[in-house]
Amino acid sequence: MNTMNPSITAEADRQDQRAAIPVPQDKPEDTVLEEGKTVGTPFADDPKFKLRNVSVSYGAARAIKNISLDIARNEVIAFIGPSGCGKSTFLRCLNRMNDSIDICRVEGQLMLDEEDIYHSKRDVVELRARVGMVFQKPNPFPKSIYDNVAYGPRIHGLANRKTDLDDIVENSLRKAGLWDEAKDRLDSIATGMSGGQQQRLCIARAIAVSPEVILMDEPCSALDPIATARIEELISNMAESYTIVIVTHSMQQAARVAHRTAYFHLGHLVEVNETNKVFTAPEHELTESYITGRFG
Ligand SMILES: Nc1ncnc2c1ncn2[C@@H]1O[C@H](COP(=O)(O)OP(=O)(O)OP(=O)(O)O)[C@@H](O)[C@H]1O
Repeated sequence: MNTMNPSITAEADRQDQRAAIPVPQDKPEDTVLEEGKTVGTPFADDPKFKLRNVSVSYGAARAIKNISLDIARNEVIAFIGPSGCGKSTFLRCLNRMNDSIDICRVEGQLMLDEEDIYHSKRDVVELRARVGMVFQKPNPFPKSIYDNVAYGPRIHGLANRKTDLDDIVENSLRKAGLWDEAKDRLDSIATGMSGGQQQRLCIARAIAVSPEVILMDEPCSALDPIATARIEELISNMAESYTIVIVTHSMQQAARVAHRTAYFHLGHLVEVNETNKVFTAPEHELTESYITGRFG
């Protein structure tokens, strides 16, 4: 006869059952992340961007949680991480593309060449000429190839004579690796080009106003592998003249083009390191889980 107190045996049973349920290991949501704590090398000497304690909210929801990061001059830095971790939100802070979203609130210090990006007197049009952007989907204007590239220089008054404008258009198309394909059809409608050509045209359009920085939000996600390879080659060449920040879902792409890679997770900046280190010897367990495909 079992003389043990029934409530004790019931509790023991419950404990046995709990012991039998496998406890998930490496479940990323269970990892406690400390706000503002980033491992690796998030800071640089003489940075182009100095970003400190940046938080971004959409209404009550915080999308970026107290991130501090430097972006060095003429570096290519890749932002990677699972969908919804805040990569695009953080990228868009760098030229105030979030301004048009009413519920979006940006806090912290964001400096470009030691000037406050969010200063109330900041000229946002001038900021976006200095910090250009290339989007996921090529978005040329429904105008000629020439007028797409000439658009920015015209509104910023960068060319007084037609020959000056012609030079800017040619140089920008050359830098974007599109001159040979476009030179005999400059008056043709830009939307008639292939997707890869359209994206290089968007890069030429950004280059035409002499930016210092180019932000790229998944610039190859709508392109085939050959068009992607051309954009990646372009990014590597452009790093001599520009600072480039690229959001990408492709770890191979980050590995191919970026000097440093920043890993985002649930609005936190978990790790920033030399790209090679991120992909071969990540410091943080979450980075390792992501790059080994355990989630994402
Ligand atoms: N305009 C918006 N209004 C409200 N919430 C938004 C808005 N844009 C983004 N968010 C939210 O902010 C969080 C971060 O989104 P964000 O697009 O920056 O992430 P992401 O890492 O770039 O994602 P993905 O890789 O899927 O593009 C998500 O929870 C998203 O739903």
